[in-house]
Amino acid sequence: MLSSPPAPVCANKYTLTVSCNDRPGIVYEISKILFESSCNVIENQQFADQSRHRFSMRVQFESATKMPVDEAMVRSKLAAMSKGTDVTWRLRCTDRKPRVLLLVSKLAHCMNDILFRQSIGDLNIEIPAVISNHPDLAWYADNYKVPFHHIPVTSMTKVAAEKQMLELVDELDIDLVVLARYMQVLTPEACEALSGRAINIHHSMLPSFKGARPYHRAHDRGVKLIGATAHYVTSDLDEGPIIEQEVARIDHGFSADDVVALGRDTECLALSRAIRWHTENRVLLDDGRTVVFS
Ligand SMILES: Nc1nc2c(c(=O)[nH]1)N[C@@H](CN(C=O)c1ccc(C(=O)N[C@@H](CCC(=O)O)C(=O)O)cc1)CN2
Repeated sequence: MLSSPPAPVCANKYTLTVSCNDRPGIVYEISKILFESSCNVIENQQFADQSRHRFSMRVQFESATKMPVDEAMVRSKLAAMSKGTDVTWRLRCTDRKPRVLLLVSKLAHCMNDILFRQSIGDLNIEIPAVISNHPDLAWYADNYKVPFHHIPVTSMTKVAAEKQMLELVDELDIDLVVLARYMQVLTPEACEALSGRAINIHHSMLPSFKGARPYHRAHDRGVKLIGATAHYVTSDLDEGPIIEQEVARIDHGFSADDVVALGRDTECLALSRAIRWHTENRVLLDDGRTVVFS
């Protein structure tokens, strides 16, 4: 009988994220497990939300000896500690670069910014593919030698188009889907399949100016600050948990086009930071909100 290949040894570092109801001793219990497993903590951040009595923690650690971390031992000790409790934890080896799929439509600025940041190593990710419901941006993907998939979407083909996208997510072993100004609303089924691993950039400071043409509506309203919001995608349009926001000041002298132009910069900054923090396991989702250990 073919036995499954041995799990690859994690030569690098691990990140452990923990969420639970707040109580004394959680930090001690986690540190004890890592110490007893011959691990050395490199970075540790925790937050106790006293209003909601919730605790969140992110620990980055490596082996304290020349031997690799005994991942199985760490996992069994964490499982024993959390058994019968409300503690949820995720342990991830950081050897493997997170694989990010970009979804785009006709606006190139966010896609181009992410492709550039990946090409210079500013984002420690891989981008195996770009999907678009229009052919227009193929040039940008070709420029970075990233495969471009044109999957048109109409009301009749939406389900089939999404099925094709989700098949690519599995085939390409995608960790994160980024909607980089992708102008199609994902169905609840797609949102469920991508829960916690799909990030959208909305071109306003949510919750203000949800929906279409936010910059023009903000300009008409005479706001003095505009911005963008990177959030996890849920079936509630523009309502997903917020990961990062960026703002910029405007004044009466800005035309609507000036606002759109300045807005592009805020979108690229908010989205690239959200991608960095998510792919470095720095974002903990907790009851519709995020704790970000940036
Ligand atoms: N399930 C979700 N899907 C998407 C979200 C989301 O929050 N949840 N965000 C959007 C991005 N977006 C705003 O940020 C947005 C994009 C498109 C539309 C929209 O009404 N699209 C029309 C089609 C428009 C067209 O073909 O150009 C539609 O889908 O019928 C609203 C908001 C990405 N997806």
